[in-house]
Amino acid sequence: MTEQSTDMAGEVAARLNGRPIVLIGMMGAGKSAIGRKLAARLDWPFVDADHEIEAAANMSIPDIFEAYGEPEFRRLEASVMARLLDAGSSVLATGGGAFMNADTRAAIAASAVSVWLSADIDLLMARVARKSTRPLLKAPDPRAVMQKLIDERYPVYARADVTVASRDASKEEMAQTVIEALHDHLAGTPEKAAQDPT
Ligand SMILES: Nc1ncnc2c1ncn2[C@@H]1O[C@H](COP(=O)(O)OP(=O)(O)O)[C@@H](O)[C@H]1O
Ligand SMILES: O=C(O)C1=C[C@@H](OP(=O)(O)O)[C@@H](O)[C@H](O)C1
Ligand SMILES: [Mg+2]
Repeated sequence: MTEQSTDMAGEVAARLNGRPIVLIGMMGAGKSAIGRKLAARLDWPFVDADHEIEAAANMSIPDIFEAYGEPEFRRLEASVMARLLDAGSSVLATGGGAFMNADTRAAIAASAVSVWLSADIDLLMARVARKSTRPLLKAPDPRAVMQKLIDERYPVYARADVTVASRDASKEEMAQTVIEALHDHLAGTPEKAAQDPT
């Protein structure tokens, strides 16, 4: 880690002034993996909304879908998101559907900064193939499901404050790219110390 990139992470943390960073994007985009690296770089807590939903329900996501269906999962997801957005400085990896809820989007816009990790379908399919824990993709043609979700969701994801395109780079490099994109987005925002000299 160069001194310069450490400074940049520190500036981003100061300019966010207590607002969480919320990662959005499709299944397989790397929200959970890159979010964890990003939190380590900022020295902030990392929270995965899917994990929090599982803890709240005391059930795995596939079991929630199977026992109660997707609408109940979405209700749980929205209530967990509302709670997590109050947590202050943290990196929050959402599940791919969370940003599609209008209330969740409004809460993110009001209290956080959102980063869309965009990716093309080939990259997403290669990444999700590693795990079979995503109930929406347990379908005869998972690629067709992924394409349909991309068509529905990308126009909404595009409303995120910042967009970072995924590429063939390590998780650490992607975390650095997110820090640089946030740094650009926040340019001109006063740092916390400058706002509050006490
Ligand atoms: N930049 C990357 N390079 C290599 N593998 C990655 C990268 N980003 C994510 N992955 C891997 O891709 C898979 C899906 O990533 P994950 O973070 O679970 O995505 P999401 O939370 O957006 O669904 C995981 O196995 C993860 O380790
Ligand atoms: O895109 C979605 O609707 C979902 C994405 C999953 O999270 P990841 O995006 O972390 O895979 C998880 O919340 C659930 O399986 C539904
Ligand atoms: Mg995830």
